[in-house]
Amino acid sequence: MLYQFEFRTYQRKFKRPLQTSHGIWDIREGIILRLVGENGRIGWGEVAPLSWFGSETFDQALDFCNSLSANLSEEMIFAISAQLPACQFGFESAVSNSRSPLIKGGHGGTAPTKGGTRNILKVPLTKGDLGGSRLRLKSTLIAGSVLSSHQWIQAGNEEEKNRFSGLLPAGETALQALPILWLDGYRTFKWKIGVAAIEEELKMFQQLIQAMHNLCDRESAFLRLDANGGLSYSQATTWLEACDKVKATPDFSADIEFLEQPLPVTQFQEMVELNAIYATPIALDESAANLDRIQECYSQGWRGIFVIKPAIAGSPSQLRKFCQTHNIDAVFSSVFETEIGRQAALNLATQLSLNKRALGFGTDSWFDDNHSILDFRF
Ligand SMILES: O=C(O)CCC(=O)c1ccccc1C(=O)O
Ligand SMILES: [Mg+2]
Repeated sequence: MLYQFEFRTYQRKFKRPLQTSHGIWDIREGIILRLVGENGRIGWGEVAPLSWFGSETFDQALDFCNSLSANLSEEMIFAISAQLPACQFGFESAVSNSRSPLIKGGHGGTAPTKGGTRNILKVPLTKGDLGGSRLRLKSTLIAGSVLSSHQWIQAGNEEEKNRFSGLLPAGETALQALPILWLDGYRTFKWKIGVAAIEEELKMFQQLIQAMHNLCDRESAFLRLDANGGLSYSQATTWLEACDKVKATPDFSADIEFLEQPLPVTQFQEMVELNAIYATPIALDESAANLDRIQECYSQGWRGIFVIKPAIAGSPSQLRKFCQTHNIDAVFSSVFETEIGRQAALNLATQLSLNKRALGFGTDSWFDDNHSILDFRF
């Protein structure tokens, strides 16, 4: 199959910058891909690199897109180098969503018309009246039914949020965000640590889990801590002791699900050790940034939790093969991609999630542009 290829870049400003121990991030940049097959079917894809995390840079991805001709073969797409994992994801998912049947009437299904009429990729993502499910259905049309839409129509908004982990802002602001995300239906939350002084963060941590406990009514809630590799070994043990204490408190409704990437990628063995010592599990994230790294961790004996960010993990077909061969404990997670990449990532996550862990896609509240950046003309 040959595809006509076009792309557009986008920039999206966070409502408030994302603070991690890597620094401050305030604009998400990415590339939207459009492939048109010989049968006229359109496949949308998204390249959303995260270079501080271990993927190619946005400029490398853009150079790659610029280096391609307007006609691409499937062989070329499946041969994209593992040095460009976000590109592998974007192009391969565009191919697969051009293959799946399109729902009638969807904007994404419009075949290119002769005489130069342009297709508009317009994702009508307005919050409020539309509600989460319909919104998702609409964007499903555009992305070419990468998700089985009926599944999403049936799921109510709250029920749906329950499947996701809500990302809290770092620092004290988390305490204000918690009840809002709770009302949205979230019951698993993630909080960034390793940003401020550990003594302060430990105090806020106690307030946060107490607030979670107070919100709970005979149900339980989970907290994930994400250090983004920013702790020292001794700080990590301090955190794990604090987490274990919470886990061991009888009748306390807030539980700690895991501590994500406490140490830098170079300290793999130390994380294996910590995972064995404490009751609170460690999840590898930066250490598992792409399929090569995931395989390396696995072959070095990691059988704990892997955080997988499909949009930067590399080839979805190879990732699928790996996950289906090895029963890994995976938590899928977003990299703030738009609806285009998100649906391809969620599609993969839904296929490959063997556990009951919440998906790390509770990132809705981080932008307030209603996806207007996707009003591209192609
Ligand atoms: O995983 C989640 O729940 C949300 C996504 C998230 O935290 C994240 C998003 C972009 C870049 C890095 C990270 C991270 O997990 O470290
Ligand atoms: Mg992380």
